[in-house]
Amino acid sequence: MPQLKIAIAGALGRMGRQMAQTVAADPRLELVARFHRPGSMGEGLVERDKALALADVVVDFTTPAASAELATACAARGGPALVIGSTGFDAAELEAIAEAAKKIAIVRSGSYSLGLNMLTGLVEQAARAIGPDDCDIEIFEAHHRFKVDAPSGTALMLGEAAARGHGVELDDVAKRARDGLVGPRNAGEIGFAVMRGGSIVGEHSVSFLSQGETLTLSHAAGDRSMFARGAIAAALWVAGRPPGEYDMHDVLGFASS
Ligand SMILES: NC(=O)C1=CN([C@@H]2O[C@H](COP(=O)(O)OP(=O)(O)OC[C@H]3O[C@@H](n4cnc5c(N)ncnc54)[C@H](OP(=O)(O)O)[C@@H]3O)[C@@H](O)[C@H]2O)C=CC1
Ligand SMILES: O=C(O)C1=N[C@H](C(=O)O)C[C@H](O)C1
Repeated sequence: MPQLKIAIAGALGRMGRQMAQTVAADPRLELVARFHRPGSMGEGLVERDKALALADVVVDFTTPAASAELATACAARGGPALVIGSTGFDAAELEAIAEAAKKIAIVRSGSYSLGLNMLTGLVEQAARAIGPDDCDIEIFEAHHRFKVDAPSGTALMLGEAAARGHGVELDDVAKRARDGLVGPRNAGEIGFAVMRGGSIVGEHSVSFLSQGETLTLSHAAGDRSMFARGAIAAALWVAGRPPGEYDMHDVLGFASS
């Protein structure tokens, strides 16, 4: 079986370096190119457009703006397929990716962890079973001091899963910050709390608080290699797929919930 040709965007970042190590150790894959910002050369880097010409799939952990631009560039040339791990997108950037996904296959997920994607299913199930009456949902996330977006992409995925379980839109019920004289909690609210510091790779929990009891479902990432392995699973899955925007539930074959 021929090796899948992988290019890595954001090659000098934390995840870019982790991806290079994990791809190089995987006999199913050939690391054909690594690229960084335009004009950023050295350390074996090539320009982006050269990388796009060499690869079957680009794996991208960069920034929302860079990922949206990369998706548009890949779509304009009819490929390669894309695995996007960046988080913190605004509506216009998500729209650009959706537009690109009309021309190429794109997997995008706020978390490439297998365990975390299982957790979203459990959260949706718990929210549905407990129901919105007498059930306050609070999501907590903690990350390293360098993380720039909040709440994390994963926390938002968990919020969406909880909202689906309650049959509501997350945007209608999310409380993304509290400060000052905010008054009592609104019924049905899904709250987010954020901690930043040190070298925490990623910790998430979802608490269901009702009269007299609290159920908490949680996940902790031990190191970044499991995100890289999840992204590789996505790359192997997405190669040769028809255009469309996919997520890790598609890759893992979890029943759509
Ligand atoms: N979905 C998942 O499972 C995971 C997602 N993430 C997400 O991935 C993203 C990256 O995380 P992390 O590696 O920790 O962050 P880093 O800041 O370490 O890496 C991002 C890199 O992208 C580079 N970059 C910026 N613009 C461009 C561009 N136009 N072209 C190419 N490279 C560019 C940055 O360069 P410079 O240093 O010069 O600014 C930086 O080195 C974040 O959004 C994070 O939340 C992280 C882990 C897991
Ligand atoms: O920035 C990070 O580090 C991470 N970002 C992702 C997120 O925003 O959820 C995934 C993981 O938690 C690490």
